[in-house]
Amino acid sequence: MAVFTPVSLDDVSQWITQFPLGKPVAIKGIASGIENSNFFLTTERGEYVLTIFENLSFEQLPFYLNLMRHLADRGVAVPAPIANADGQLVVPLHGKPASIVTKLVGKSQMDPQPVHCAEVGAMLAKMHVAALDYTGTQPNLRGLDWWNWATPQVLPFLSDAEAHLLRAEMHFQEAFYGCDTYKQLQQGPVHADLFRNNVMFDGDKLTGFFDFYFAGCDSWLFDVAVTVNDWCIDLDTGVLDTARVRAMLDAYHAVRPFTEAEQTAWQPMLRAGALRFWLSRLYDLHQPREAEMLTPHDPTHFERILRERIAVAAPALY
Ligand SMILES: Nc1ncnc2c1ncn2[C@@H]1O[C@H](COP(=O)(O)OP(=O)(O)OP(=O)(O)O)[C@@H](O)[C@H]1O
Ligand SMILES: N[C@@H](CCO)C(=O)O
Repeated sequence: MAVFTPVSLDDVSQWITQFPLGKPVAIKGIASGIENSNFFLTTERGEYVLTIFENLSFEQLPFYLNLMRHLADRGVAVPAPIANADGQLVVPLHGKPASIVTKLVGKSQMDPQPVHCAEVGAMLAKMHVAALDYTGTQPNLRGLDWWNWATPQVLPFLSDAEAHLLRAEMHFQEAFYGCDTYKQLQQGPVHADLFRNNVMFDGDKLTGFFDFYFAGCDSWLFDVAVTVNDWCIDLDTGVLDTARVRAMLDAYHAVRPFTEAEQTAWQPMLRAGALRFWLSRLYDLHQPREAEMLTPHDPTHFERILRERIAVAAPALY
C-alpha cells in the first residue's frame, strides 16, 4: 500500500483551482511505489498523476520537476509536470510538497524483448541530448562520494567474502573514476534508476520514462550501464543477454554515437552500475530509515551481477 497521505475529491476540489485543469472528476490511490503517495486524478481536461512527496523537500524537488518539464518540452517521453497559475510545479497539499504530471498510457514491461530494449536505448540517447542545455545542477546523490560514505556503514554487516569484494571494487572504482578516460566521458543530467518498473509501454511502443527522483548529473555512460544491467539480463543469474544488449546499444548509438573513451570505459562502468545498487540495497537492508515500511530489495542480486561483470566481458558498446 503506497498511500501514506490520503487525499479525497473534496480535499482537491478547492486546491486544484490554481491549475488550468478544470474540475476534478475522480481520484484513486495507486498501490505500487514505496517512496511517495501517488494518485490517478481525472479532471475535466484529462488524466493526471498527483504525487505527494513523503521524503523530498520543497528545496530538492524543483531540480527533478524542472528537468521533466524541460524534457517533455523537447519531445522526450516523460510525464509533463503541470504549472499552477504562478508558474510553480511544486505546491503544498496537506502541508507536504505535491505535484501534478500527465498520466502515461500503458504499463511496465517486466519481460522485455529486444524490441523493448531498442525503444529504451533510443529514448535514453534522446533524453541525454535533450537534457544537455538544462540549467539545473545537482550531482548524482548516489555517486562515488555516497559510495565512499556508505561503504564503512555496511562493512560491519558483511561476510568476509562480501567485505573483500566491496573493498576491492571500491579500490578499483576509485582508480577508474580518477583515470584520464573517465574524465573524457560526456556528463549531463541522467535518470540513474531506469529499471523496468520506471518505464511505461503501450504494447511494444515506449510511452515514457518516469520516477526521476534519483536523477542527477553524471556520465551518460553510467546511465547506460545501469539500464543495461536491469533490462538486458537474465534476472536469476545476472548474465547479459546478447540480443537485448545489442538491441539497446545499437539503438542508443544510432541516436547519439558512443565515443572511443566510452568504449574503453564500458566494462568498468558496468561494474560501477552494479556496485551502486549493491551498495544502496545493502545500506537499506542494514541501516533502514525510521518509518521504513516495506521489505528492502535483495542486495545479493547486484552482488551476483557485479561478480558476473568482473568475470565475463560484456558485448562491446559498438
Ligand atoms: N506519470 C505517470 N503515468 C502513469 N502512471 C504513473 C505515473 N507516475 C507513476 N505512475 C504509476 O504509479 C506507480 C508508482 O510510481 P513511482 O514508481 O514513481 O512511485 P514511488 O512512490 O516514487 O516509488 P518507487 O521509488 O518505489 O518507484 C508506478 O508504478 C506507475 O504504475
Ligand atoms: N531501482 C532501485 C530502487 C530505487 O528505485 C533498486 O532496484 O534497488
